[in-house]
Amino acid sequence: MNILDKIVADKRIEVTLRKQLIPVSQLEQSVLFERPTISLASKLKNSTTGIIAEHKRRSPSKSVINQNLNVFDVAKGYENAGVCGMSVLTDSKYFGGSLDDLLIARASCNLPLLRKEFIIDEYQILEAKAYGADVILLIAAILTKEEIKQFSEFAKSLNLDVLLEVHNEEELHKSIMPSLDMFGVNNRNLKTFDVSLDTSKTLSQIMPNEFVKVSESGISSVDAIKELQPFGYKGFLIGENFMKTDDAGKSAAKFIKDLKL
Ligand SMILES: O=C(O)c1ccccc1NCC(=O)[C@H](O)[C@H](O)COP(=O)(O)O
Repeated sequence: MNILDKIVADKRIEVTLRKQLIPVSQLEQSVLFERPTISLASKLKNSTTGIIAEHKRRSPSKSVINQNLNVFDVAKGYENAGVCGMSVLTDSKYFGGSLDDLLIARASCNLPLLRKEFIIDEYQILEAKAYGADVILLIAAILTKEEIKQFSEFAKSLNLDVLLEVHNEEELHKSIMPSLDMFGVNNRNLKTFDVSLDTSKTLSQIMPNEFVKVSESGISSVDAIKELQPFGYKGFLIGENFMKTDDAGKSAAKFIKDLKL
């Protein structure tokens, strides 16, 4: 079984339990449910830097990245650094995150927030909205075309932006539909964990221009961004490079300053 299959198998059990603990009616009563959302896609379109900075404690590829930072400071730091949006990993077992992280990030900044999760059920989209997200991630590798359509249309009905993630051409072809805002190309091969910016470069050629293009994973230098921009990328999702430092916000601020030079 590969890592994505394992994560999804665990996620199905987790979501079944969560649904029993917190019914949909309770999620819909969250004060955040009525909050006007902020569009990450619009911010990226109008930005020259396009950084989406992630809160990531650990991962299957690196195990521990940093357990010492607190999400409140990280969110404030990213906002002060001038990032376009923040990604918050909410999976607990593999990434050490939680929905409380999302809630704390929401309370501490006004950035568009991406719920970074393995979404396999509409219930998780309602959770995203109830805990203050503006954007959801859908991963083509774990969803059918029908599920991508159903979940993206449901997210749009809640005024959430949709970032659809692909790893290869086949996933890209099956996913093209009007209910998406952004296409993300993940540079990390989830079987070997190798990262290569060539994945973003190759897939950019066949990606329709009406979607905002985001390059994800393995970005650790300003040069990498300068290399990807000519391929039409407007967004760059960066986790480990900031989170491995003592001050993720400060690290993001220096990165953005260098990028603007
Ligand atoms: O990061 C992993 O090891 C990983 C493994 C399996 C599924 C997903 C994984 N990462 C999720 C992400 O998309 C990244 O956290 C995100 O793109 C940031 O990547 P990085 O800048 O390399 O931390």
